[in-house]
Amino acid sequence: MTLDEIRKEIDEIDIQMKELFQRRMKAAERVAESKFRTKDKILKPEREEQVIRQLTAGLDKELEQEYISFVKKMMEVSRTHQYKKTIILGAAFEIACQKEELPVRQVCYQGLPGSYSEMAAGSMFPNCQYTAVSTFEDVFSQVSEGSSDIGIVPLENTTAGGVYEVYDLLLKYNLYINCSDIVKVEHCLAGIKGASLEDIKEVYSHPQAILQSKEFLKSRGITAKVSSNTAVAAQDVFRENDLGRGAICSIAAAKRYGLNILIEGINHNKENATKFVAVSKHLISRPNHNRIALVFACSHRSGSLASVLGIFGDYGVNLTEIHSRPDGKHAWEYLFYVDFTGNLQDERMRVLFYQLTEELPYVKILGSYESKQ
Ligand SMILES: C=C(O[C@@H]1C=C(C(=O)O)C=C[C@H]1O)C(=O)O
Repeated sequence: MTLDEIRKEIDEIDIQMKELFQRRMKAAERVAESKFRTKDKILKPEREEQVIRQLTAGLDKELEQEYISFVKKMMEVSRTHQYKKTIILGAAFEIACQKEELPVRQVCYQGLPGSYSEMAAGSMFPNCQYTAVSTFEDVFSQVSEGSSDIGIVPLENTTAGGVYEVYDLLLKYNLYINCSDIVKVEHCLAGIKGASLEDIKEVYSHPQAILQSKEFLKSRGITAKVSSNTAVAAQDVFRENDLGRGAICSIAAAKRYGLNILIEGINHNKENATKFVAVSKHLISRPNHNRIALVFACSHRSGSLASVLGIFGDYGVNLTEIHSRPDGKHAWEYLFYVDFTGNLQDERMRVLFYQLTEELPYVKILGSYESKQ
């Protein structure tokens, strides 16, 4: 047989399978109608196991794994179709979100004026009243108590990775991401007046800034001490007034706290940037939003994460980020944080969340925002 002849055979098989696929989907629709009437669940794991058992009986062993994957995917798509159908029939499933932006007056961030968080706050919410607090948790509690409308926190850096404390706080305080901004991060090394680069033996900075500058520090044999924030580090260096102490901070922070800039651009990754987000007590969806943030748990068995990610694929959304965190309750079990393309007002997203809510042990929308990337 020539390649063309084999392909002709494949085309004929595909046409037969297309017919059968349509028949199977129509049958699944009737199942969905029945389940809608009886308020039954769409997902029936025992039935799916039975289908797999029946179909693999007597199958060529060499094809078993591939065939099981094929059947599982077919049933996943069948469920997606059933969720869509039951939503059309009127299944009571809504995403509770507000459609209108709320007025923002008070904005809170961690650090001090001159910090990268302050820059993000000013760029996302200009002309507001800003409050600087000491810790990320203080930002969350201020917003949660209502003393600030919005809190600004970093979520991820292109060099140092995720700021995982913030992921945990989002859940602890039940706040939502409304807005995001990427701030280009360029660190300088700053010292007190009269200090030269050669004098600096020890630097203060935030752990992320230390990581981002670790190659520079190593090459000069400078040791690092952790501060809560880069601007706090600059202020401490000024107060301690020691020629051998420096701060890794922004140029703005160095100037603000009366330090001299000894060298600029000490971060080794020249694409160094941090994603900041604005959090509030409200899940808000606007027509310009093109990202949704979500956290979920999946069952602790092989293939379950791949199958959840497959569901996202079935709805045609692109995952733009995925992070995992220990769930804090069971050893070696995780929560998965994902960001993906989409708008909460899109009907398809309602079906997607309906399916995820029904099929996963835990799922929560963490935010909706516009990304310029
Ligand atoms: C079609 C059904 O709904 C779902 C999809 C299945 C399938 O496509 O075979 C099987 C079980 C359910 O998870 C059903 O309950 O029979």
